[in-house]
Amino acid sequence: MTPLKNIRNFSIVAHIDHGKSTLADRLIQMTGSLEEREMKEQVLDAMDIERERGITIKANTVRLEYNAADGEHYVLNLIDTPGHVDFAYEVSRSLRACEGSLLVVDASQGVEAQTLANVYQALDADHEIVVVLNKVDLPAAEPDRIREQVEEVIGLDASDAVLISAKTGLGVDQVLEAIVKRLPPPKEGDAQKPLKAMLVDSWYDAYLGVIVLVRVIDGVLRKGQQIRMMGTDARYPVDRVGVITPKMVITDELGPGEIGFITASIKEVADTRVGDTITEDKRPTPEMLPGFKPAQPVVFCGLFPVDAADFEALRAAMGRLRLNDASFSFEMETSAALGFGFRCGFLGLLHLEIIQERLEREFDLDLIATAPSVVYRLAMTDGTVKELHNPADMPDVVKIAAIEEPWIRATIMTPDDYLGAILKLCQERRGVQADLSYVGKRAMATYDLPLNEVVFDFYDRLKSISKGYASFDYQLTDYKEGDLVKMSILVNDEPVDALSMLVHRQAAEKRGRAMCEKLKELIPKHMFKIPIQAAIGGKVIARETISALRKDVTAKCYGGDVTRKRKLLEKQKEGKKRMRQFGKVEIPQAAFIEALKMGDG
Ligand SMILES: Nc1nc2c(ncn2[C@@H]2O[C@H](COP(=O)(O)OP(=O)(O)OP(=O)(O)O)[C@@H](O)[C@H]2O)c(=O)[nH]1
Repeated sequence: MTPLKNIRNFSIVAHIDHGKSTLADRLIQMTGSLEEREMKEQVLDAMDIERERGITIKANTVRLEYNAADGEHYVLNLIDTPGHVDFAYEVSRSLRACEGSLLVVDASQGVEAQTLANVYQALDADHEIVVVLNKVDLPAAEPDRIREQVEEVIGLDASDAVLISAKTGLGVDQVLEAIVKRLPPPKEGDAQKPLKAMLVDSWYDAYLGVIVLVRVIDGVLRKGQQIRMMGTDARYPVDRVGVITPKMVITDELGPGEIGFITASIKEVADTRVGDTITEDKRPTPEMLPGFKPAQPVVFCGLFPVDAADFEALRAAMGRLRLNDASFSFEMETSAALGFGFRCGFLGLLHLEIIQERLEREFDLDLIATAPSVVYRLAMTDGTVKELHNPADMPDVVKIAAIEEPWIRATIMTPDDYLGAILKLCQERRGVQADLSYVGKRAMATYDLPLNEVVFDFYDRLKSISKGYASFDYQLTDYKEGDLVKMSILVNDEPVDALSMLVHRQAAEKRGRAMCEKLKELIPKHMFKIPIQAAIGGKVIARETISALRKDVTAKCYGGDVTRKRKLLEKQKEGKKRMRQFGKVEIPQAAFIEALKMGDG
């Protein structure tokens, strides 16, 4: 067991692309030679490429062995935090497993929206912070200016910031010294007390099952112990205890202050909750760690296979993804327009995009996603409160007293040139400005926005308006009552459930009109006239008509050329596969996809 004073547990916080992974790799590389000499324990069976990849994706958490300039030997545990805003809750949990952070800022870019969001979380977790200015090898690097910026904007003392190039390795040795000298060891920890450990992370491994990353606070974790997860009240015998170096190495035990992994025949990641307290079943700790709550999905959408025959494959693929991501949820849904599919819940928009992309790329599925919807709270006239995940399930309006929607606080940083257009975008999306200031040459706008307005391509629009230079971060704040209505789309007088959505009353007409216009372009002509309408309740607010097709496609073949006629019919049939029969109307898949990408610009 390593004495507390020789342990440092830390994480790296940074804006995306500022060099977090490159620095982590350097730290592993620079301390690696030592690890091979000193680690006598048994390394788990040879890993195949997939497993190695799985580990680097999920657990950039690693134990480094370091001989410092003061002659002492230290164990440094680097805990990875998910880099994305959607995973803010998980970030805050993993930060609580350590005492300090390296704040990495790109010396050519400066402070960005996620730099701020992440460093505030680290400060919330009472972290000591070492400022690291990276990429000083770049000609555009301005470490002095960025140092001042960090002091001004974040209020951290950056006079002793470490200047490095994670790419060339320059200055990285100073980072190791700073970790040992400037970050504190774990505060508490008593090996004699009952076991108290925090569940930091978990992931599924095809060979070992669920692997749980833990931070021991008190007591000792050993193989063979019967442990209890206090949040879920589940009990498991511990099969293996070990550390990640980044190979998985079996050890005898984990003592106070240490970070490592256990396996315990846990079947699903869903059985483990990040932030839960792990204790010994026969001698439990009286104190559970504070603030345990499972991450709640905030954005929902329907995912449907383009080819109905892929339904089972989609179910299996989602099951596989869920093994490793308990925050992603799905249940079966049927839509008159899209057939069988799933209603899925996500932590945020990017989480949705990641999952959709993985399903399409890794599992080779073609999917249609319905309009993303946030979770609305419906105050019913009978006094009950209902959650609404799918606009198609909206109860009769006369039974609803009020609709509440979630709001976010967004921080946007942008070069001055794009500020005007960005403010206009926020304004159009019902944003309320909370603050506007400058960080060097960059403007920082803080807005309160309804999440409902952000799920419709806000991020894409922000990126395109600012040519990719704006950065964005948000957190959920609270629910507020909104003047919201359900807008239905009717094609040939039949409502198309997959296209219905909740919108703000004032935006309804504009959205409805845009949607009808788009569908008019996208739905091919039929033998009859097709009205397309947007309606609120029984009231039509927008309307377009697709005129009737006059000629039969085969008419021009004059009955003579049989092969040509057959070819045409075959072509038509092929086209049909990508259509959905809707009443008497066939709607092509592309129409759904395009209509749902409802830009208003
Ligand atoms: N010139 C230079 N490039 C660097 C340096 N450190 C990182 N980079 C480059 O910057 C890019 C982003 O680095 P990453 O380490 O992937 O950044 P990250 O913060 O981990 O980004 P995500 O993993 O996407 O969150 C890569 O192309 C790196 O090669 C550096 O010191 N100098």
